[in-house]
Amino acid sequence: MKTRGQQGAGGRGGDNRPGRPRRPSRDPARNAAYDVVRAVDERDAYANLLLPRLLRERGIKGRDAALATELAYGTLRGLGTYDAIIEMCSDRAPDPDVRDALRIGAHQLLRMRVPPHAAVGTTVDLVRLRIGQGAAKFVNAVLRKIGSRTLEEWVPIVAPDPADDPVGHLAVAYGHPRWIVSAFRDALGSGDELAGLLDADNARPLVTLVARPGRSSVEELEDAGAVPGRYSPYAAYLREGDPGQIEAVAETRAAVQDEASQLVALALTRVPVEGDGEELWLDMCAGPGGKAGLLDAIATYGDLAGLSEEARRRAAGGESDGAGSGSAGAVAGSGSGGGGAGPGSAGGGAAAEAFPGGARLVAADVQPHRARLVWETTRDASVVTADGTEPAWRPGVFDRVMLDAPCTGLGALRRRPEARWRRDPAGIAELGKLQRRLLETALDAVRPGGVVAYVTCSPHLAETRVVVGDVMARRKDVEQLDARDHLPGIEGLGDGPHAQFWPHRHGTDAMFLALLRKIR
Ligand SMILES: C[S@@+](CC[C@H](N)C(=O)[O-])C[C@H]1O[C@@H](n2cnc3c(N)ncnc32)[C@H](O)[C@@H]1O
Repeated sequence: MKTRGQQGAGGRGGDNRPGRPRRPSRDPARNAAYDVVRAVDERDAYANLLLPRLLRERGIKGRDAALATELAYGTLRGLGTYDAIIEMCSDRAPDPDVRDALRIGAHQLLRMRVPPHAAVGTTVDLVRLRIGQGAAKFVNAVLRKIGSRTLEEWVPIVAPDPADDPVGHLAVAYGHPRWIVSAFRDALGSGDELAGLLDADNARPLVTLVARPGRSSVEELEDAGAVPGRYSPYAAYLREGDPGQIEAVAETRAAVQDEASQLVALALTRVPVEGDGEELWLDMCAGPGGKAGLLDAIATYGDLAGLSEEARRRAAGGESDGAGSGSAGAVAGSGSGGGGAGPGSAGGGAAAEAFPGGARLVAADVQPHRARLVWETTRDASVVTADGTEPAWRPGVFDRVMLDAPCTGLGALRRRPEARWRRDPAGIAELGKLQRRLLETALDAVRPGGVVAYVTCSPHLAETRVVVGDVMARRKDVEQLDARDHLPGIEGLGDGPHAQFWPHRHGTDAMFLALLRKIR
């Protein structure tokens, strides 16, 4: 097997001869970040899975862990911008391992407050250690050129003129593939907010937790250092620390869940459906179980934050048929205040539509390992491995159906730093066919008077409005509700009847919701 030194990429005068032990690293954060960026580039690794593992294995903590995270994730987000600048400053195309080091150096020079001599010096040291002396000289020269200008000065040099090509300009300036910038512009309806959206995509998202009602409470999460969320009565933001260390999270009574993801699930439970008695709900694409975890808790204990004091007391006193109404009593009140959700909270005050508990959730996923994750995170749901396009259930039996459809995930680019460079627009047509089929079977699964939530974590029109419009055009048994009516107090969701969340407006993922009622 060839060593790196023999391969040429790092062998330009390198000293990594076979058999010679590698010198110990003195910069664990930068080495970890480099390993992540390399692994993503070389073997399509997932940064958000690999980095935490490396930090754990290498005992990297505190400020070093924060630095490694910023270096790895920030570099991966900004690849498009950095590559354009690196190309401008290099007299030859760098080998991939050298290019990855240059990208990390460029990120420190252009987007972090690392002093230029430290950004260049530490990157050159890393290259000398990991690749070789020749590569280190090359990197030194290129980074010095990059550091001679600020990002604001580089953008007009490397990006197309905004007057001729506004989308191309923003793509380079904000490090997004052009097709994604176009898709966002189409979904926003104009280019006015585009820069703000792309900028929000480049920022590290807050860790948002959900206190699953009846199982945990926002107060419990506050005691663990979180602060109440802005919109969801069950949300709390964790500004620092490892969510996995919070007892309620470790016990799956609470979980990490984006606030919009909570709100679309909550909205489905708040649409009035006709008829009394025990309800049966379906989460058709449930894995890994974020929405199923919340739906399961609400189905069992009720939407405690939205219920009046009296209704909560009734649920706690066992008047509801809910499987968990007795246990709800143990925590009723704790989940009750809606966690002090701020003004505009979708759960603020008692909602006439708030679900009182006593339903049962069936949660399905086509992939067995993802169905298993759902089983691990829910308590009372029936979990099945099933293909939603070939239903394992009888038609017309469910009162509420959540279809959180497989999609491109363009609405969650903040969370998966490299994802934007991996997505392929060619896949959208295939996904669209699956989304339409799943929406058809979701509508078949719901009973007349019942409701389906069609949700995507993507604002791409071909996955959102176009899918809903096509399916609606084929069916006479469905009416579309105004989803915004079930998200009270939240501005900026669009002109309806769909609701579209946005990172730059709401601080959430760009989640899409359509609510469809079966009318006969
Ligand atoms: C967007 S994810 C769902 C996320 C989940 N609702 C949550 O909140 O954690 C889409 C899921 O659909 C599943 N899926 C894809 N095709 C499916 C099908 N034909 N039937 C059922 N599930 C499917 C995928 O395995 C994936 O877990």
